[in-house]
Amino acid sequence: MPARAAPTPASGHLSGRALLRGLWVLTKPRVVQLIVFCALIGMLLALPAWPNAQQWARIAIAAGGIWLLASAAAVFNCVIERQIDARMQRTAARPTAQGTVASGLAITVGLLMAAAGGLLLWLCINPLTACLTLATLLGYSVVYTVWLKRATEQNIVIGGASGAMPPVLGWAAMQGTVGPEAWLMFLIIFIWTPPHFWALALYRVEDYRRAGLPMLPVTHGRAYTTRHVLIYTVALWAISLLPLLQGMSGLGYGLVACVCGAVFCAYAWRLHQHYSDALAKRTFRWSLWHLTALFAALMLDHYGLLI
Ligand code: HEM
Ligand SMILES: CC(C)=CCC/C(C)=C/CC/C(C)=C/COP(=O)(O)OP(=O)(O)O
Repeated sequence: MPARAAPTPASGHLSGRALLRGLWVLTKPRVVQLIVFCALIGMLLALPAWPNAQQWARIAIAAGGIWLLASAAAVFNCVIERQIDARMQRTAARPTAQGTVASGLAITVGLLMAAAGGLLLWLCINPLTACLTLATLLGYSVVYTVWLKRATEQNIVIGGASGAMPPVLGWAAMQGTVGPEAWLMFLIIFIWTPPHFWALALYRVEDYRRAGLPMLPVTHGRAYTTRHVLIYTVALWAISLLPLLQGMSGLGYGLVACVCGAVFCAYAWRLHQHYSDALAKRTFRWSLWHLTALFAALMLDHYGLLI
C-alpha cells in the first residue's frame, strides 16, 4: 500500500507521521501478521495445555521478537529491491522505490529492529530461537532477495524455506528444541508457498518480465506454471493431512484440512483448465485463507475445540 502523504518539496523525503507511515509500509505488515500468527500457533502447540500467566508473558515476548526480526527482514528486502520495485506496478508506490524514504534511514531502522528483536529473543527466550530467527532473516533478506530471486525460477521454492520457519521458531521459543511436529508445520508452509506465489505471479507476469526477474510464468509460460500450481496444491492437500496421521491432531483438524485442500485443488484445476487473471487473483486470495484456516484448525484441535 502506498504512503499517502506528499513528499516535502525540499528533500523529496517524507517527514513526521508520513515518514512513520512510510516505514510501516516497508515492514510489509500484512505478510508479517500471518508470519507471526503461524509462529504463535507453533508456540501454543509446543505446550501441552492452555498457557499459564508466565507462559503468556513468554509467548508475548517471543512473538514481539519474531515480529521485530520479520519486519526488519521486510525492510531490508524493500531497500535492496528498490530499483526492481520501481519497475513493477504492484510495488512502484513503495517509499523506497519512490525515494521518499531514504535507504540509509530504512537500513538504520531495520538494523535497530533486528538488534532489538535479536536481543529480546537471546536474553528473554533462548539463544536457539534468537539464532534460528536471525538465520531466517538472513535467508530471506540475503539468500533469497540478493541471490536466488535473480538466479533461478526455483527462487521461491528454495527461498520458501525462510517463510516456512515461523512455527519452528515458535516451537523453539517454548521448548528450547525443535520437535517433529514443528517440522511438519514447516513442511505445510513450504509446500503452500509455490502455489501461493505462482498464483500471484501469473496475473503479475508483465511486472516480473519488465523487472527482468526469472519467475516461473516468465521463464516457462502459463501452462507450465498452472500445472505446477496444481501439482503443489495436490501435494499440499496430502501433506496437510500428515498431522492427523502422525497423531498430532484429531478428526476436527483433518476435516478442515480435507475441505480446504479440496477447495484449493478445485481452484488450481480450474486455473489449469480455463485460465483468467481474475481466477488467478481469487486463487491467490484463497491461498491466504487456506493457510490461516489450517493453522487456526491446528490450534483449535489442540485444545479439543473442534468436534
Ligand atoms: C518465498 C516465499 C513467499 C513469496 C515469494 C511470497 C510472495 C508474495 C507476494 C509477491 C505478495 C504480494 C501481493 C500483493 O502485493 O498484492 C504476497 C502477499 C502476501 N503473502 Fe506471501 N510470499 C511468500 C511467503 C509468504 C509467507 C510465508 C506468508 C505467511 C505465512 C505470506 C503471507 C502473505 C500475505 C498475508 C500476503 C497478503 C499481503 C496483503 O494483502 O497486503 N507469504 N506474498
Ligand atoms: C525473521 C523472519 C521470521 C523472517 C521472515 C521472512 C519473511 C518476511 C518471509 C516472507 C516472504 C515474503 C514476504 C516474500 C515476498 O516475496 P518478495 O520479497 O519477492 O515480494 P515483493 O515483490 O512484494 O517484494
